[in-house]
Amino acid sequence: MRIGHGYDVHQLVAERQLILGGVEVPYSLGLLGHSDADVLLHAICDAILGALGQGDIGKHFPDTDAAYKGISSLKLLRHVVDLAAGQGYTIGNLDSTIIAQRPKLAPYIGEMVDKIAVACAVSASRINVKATTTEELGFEGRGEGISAHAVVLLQRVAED
Ligand SMILES: Nc1ccn([C@@H]2O[C@H](COP(=O)(O)O)[C@@H](O)[C@H]2O)c(=O)n1
Ligand SMILES: C[C@@]1(CO)OP(=O)(O)OP(=O)(O)OC[C@H]1O
Repeated sequence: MRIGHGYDVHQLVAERQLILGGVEVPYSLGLLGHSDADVLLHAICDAILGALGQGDIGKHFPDTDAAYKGISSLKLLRHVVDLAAGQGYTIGNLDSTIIAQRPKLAPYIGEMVDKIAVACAVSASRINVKATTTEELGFEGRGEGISAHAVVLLQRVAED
């Protein structure tokens, strides 16, 4: 088994869609980035890459490469999951937290779990997504950005 952790932050700006966990969340602001800026999926990609000892998302998908401009981060996640499968690993379980003062994310969490499970080719029972505010403290609390943490346990494909 191998464990990995990921963390990412993106700025909230006008005239961008808010995509979290592969789900378009209705909101007046969206996250700024070279890709779709899905901060949750980026943290998950980094957790998987970390568990594999394969660096980070910026190494695999440089933000200087036009191929990744506006790309759905679900595609990046599938690529990372394929990398893990190539090394004989699948997701044992994955836990994550989105830190956002607004909008209310609870209604969208189930859909995020389902999208992540499909991208990871595992049962949704192996995936957990949480959301928290910071009680209006810090950059997330002021609504300037959203951050996310993820931890993942990879297991050998044949293991229980
Ligand atoms: N953007 C968010 C943040 C939180 N939630 C849900 O509210 C619960 C309470 O949040 P606290 O920060 O006050 O602990 C949290 O457990 C989430 O279920 C949310 O839906 N969207
Ligand atoms: C995902 C990539 C690649 O398009 O771009 P961003 O959406 O800017 O995301 P970030 O978390 O800053 O880093 C990884 C990037 O290389």
